[in-house]
Amino acid sequence: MKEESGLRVSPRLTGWAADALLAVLPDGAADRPALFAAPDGASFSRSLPAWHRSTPADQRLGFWLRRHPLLGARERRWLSDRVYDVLRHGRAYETFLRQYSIDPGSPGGGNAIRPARAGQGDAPLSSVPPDGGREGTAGVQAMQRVQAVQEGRLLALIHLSEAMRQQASAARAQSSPPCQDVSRQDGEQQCGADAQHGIHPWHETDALTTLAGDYTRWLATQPPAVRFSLPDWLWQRIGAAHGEQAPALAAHLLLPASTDIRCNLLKGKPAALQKLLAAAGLAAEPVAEVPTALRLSGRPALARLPQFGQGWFELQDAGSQAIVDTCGVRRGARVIDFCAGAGGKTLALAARMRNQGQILAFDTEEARLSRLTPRLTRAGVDIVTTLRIDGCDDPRLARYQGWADLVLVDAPCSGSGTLRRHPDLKWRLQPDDVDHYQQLQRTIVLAALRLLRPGGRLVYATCSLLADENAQQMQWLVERLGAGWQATAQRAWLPGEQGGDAFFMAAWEKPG
Ligand SMILES: C[S@@+](CC[C@H](N)C(=O)[O-])C[C@H]1O[C@@H](n2cnc3c(N)ncnc32)[C@H](O)[C@@H]1O
Repeated sequence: MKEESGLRVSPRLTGWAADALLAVLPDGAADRPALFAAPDGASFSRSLPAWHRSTPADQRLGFWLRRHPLLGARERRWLSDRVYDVLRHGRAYETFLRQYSIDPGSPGGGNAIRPARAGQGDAPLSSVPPDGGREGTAGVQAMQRVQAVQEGRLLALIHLSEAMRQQASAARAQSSPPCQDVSRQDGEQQCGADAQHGIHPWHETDALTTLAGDYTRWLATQPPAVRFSLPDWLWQRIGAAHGEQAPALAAHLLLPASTDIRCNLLKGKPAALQKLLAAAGLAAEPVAEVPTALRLSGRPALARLPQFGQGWFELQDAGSQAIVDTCGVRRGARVIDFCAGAGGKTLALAARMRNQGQILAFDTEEARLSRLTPRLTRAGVDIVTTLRIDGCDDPRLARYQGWADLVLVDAPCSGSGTLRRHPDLKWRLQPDDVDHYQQLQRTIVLAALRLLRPGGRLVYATCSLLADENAQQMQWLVERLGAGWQATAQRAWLPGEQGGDAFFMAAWEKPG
C-alpha cells in the first residue's frame, strides 16, 4: 500500500478511515437514518445516554489509533484529517450523498464512485489476509464490521472528503507557487500540490473530481444550516447572537484549528522561543495583540521537543491567552481560578505574576486538576495550590470570602466557540445543554463574587459564541449587582478575527 516516496490513498486505507469514523461516532449512531443531523435538525446525540455524548472525538480517535499501532505516520495523519473533515462537514456531506443516491456499495453506483472494496489493484476488503491487513484478525474484523454496519455510508463520506481534499490541493497547486515551508507536515494545509509532500491521490481521480465539482455546485444552493453543517438549532442561535456576521462566522468554524502556543515568560521571551523553534525546523509566527502567543503551521509533534519538557511553552489558543492578558494581574496578587480545569489559564496567570503571589486553582473534577501538577513543575511555577471542590456550596469556600484580588471564572460552557478544534461538539450538544450551562454559570458567578475583596476584580469568560452564555449572562449580572460595581471590560473574539477559537470575556470591579 505504501509507496517508497510516500502515502498512496488506497481503498484499503479508506476502509480504515471509515472504521475510525465509526469509532468516533457515539455507539449506535451509525445505525441511525441520519448520522449528523436529522431533517428536524436534531443531532445524533438526541436520545443517547449522556455518557455517550460526553466522550469527545479526539479521545475516541486516540483510542482507535492506539489500537492500530502499525499504521504509518502519514496514514494516521491522512486518516485523522479525513475523520475530522467528515465531522466538520458531516451534515452537508451526508445530505449531498443522500440526495444524489450515491451508494458506494453498488458497483458503478451514484456518481461513478465504485465500491472501495473493489478498488483497482486491491483485493476485496473481506478477503484481505491478516498480514495484508497488517494488523491480523483484528484488522480484518474491523473492516468487516465497517462493511456490515454502515451500509456504505461511512465509506461514501470518506470518499467525498478525499474528493474535496484533492480539489483543494489542485486549487492550491494552481494558485500558489511551490512552498518551502518544511514545518507543514499535514496533508490538509500544505501549500503546493500534496504530491510534493508524498500524498498520492486516489486512483479514481476522475470520479472524485466529478464528485467534488457536483458537491461544490450543490452546496451553494443549500440553506445555511446545511451549508455550514450545523444542527438547525445551533445555526439559529448563532444567527440570533451575531446577525449579519453569522454566515462568515459559521464559514470560519468549518476551517481546521490553528496550532497556538503560549511562551512561558518565566523561561524567556517569545522571540527567543521563536528562534529555538526555528532551529528545530518549525516556523512560528507572532499573533497580533497577544504578545505571548506564537502560531505554528500544521500540527507538528510539539510535545516531543526538548523545549516543551523544559517548560518553555504550552499549547494554548491565542484567544485563551488574551483573556489572561485582560485579567491585569500583577506580582504578589491573590488570585482564585475558580474553574481551573487542567490549568491552562492558571499557568498563564502565574507567568504574568512572575511566579510571585498566590493562586488557588479550584475545580470540581479531580482528574482535570491532577493534570495541572506536572505542568506546574515543567513551567517552574510554585505559587499554585489546587483544591477539588464539591460544587459552589462547598463549605471550604467560606475560608476565602473577601480574600481575592482577582477571581477568574473560566466557566463551563457549550464550547461552541471551539468548533474548529472540536467539530464533534456540534453533533453532541443539545439546546438543553446550553440551558444547563446557563444555570451553572450563574451559580458559579454568585459563588465567585463572594470571594472578592473590596476593589477586587471578577473576570467571567467562556469559549461560547452564544448570547445565552455571554451577553444574556452579563445582562442578568447587571440586574443582580448592587450599586458601585463597575463593568471595566467586555470583549468577544470571533474565529476569523485573529484565527483562533472564539472567546468572550467581561470584567467587573467590586466597590472598594
Ligand atoms: C472551560 S473549563 C476550564 C478550562 C481551564 N480554565 C483552562 O484554561 O484550561 C471549565 C471547568 O469548570 C469546571 N467546573 C464545572 N462546574 C464547576 C463548579 N461548580 N465549580 C468549579 N468548577 C467547575 C469543569 O470541571 C471544567 O474543568
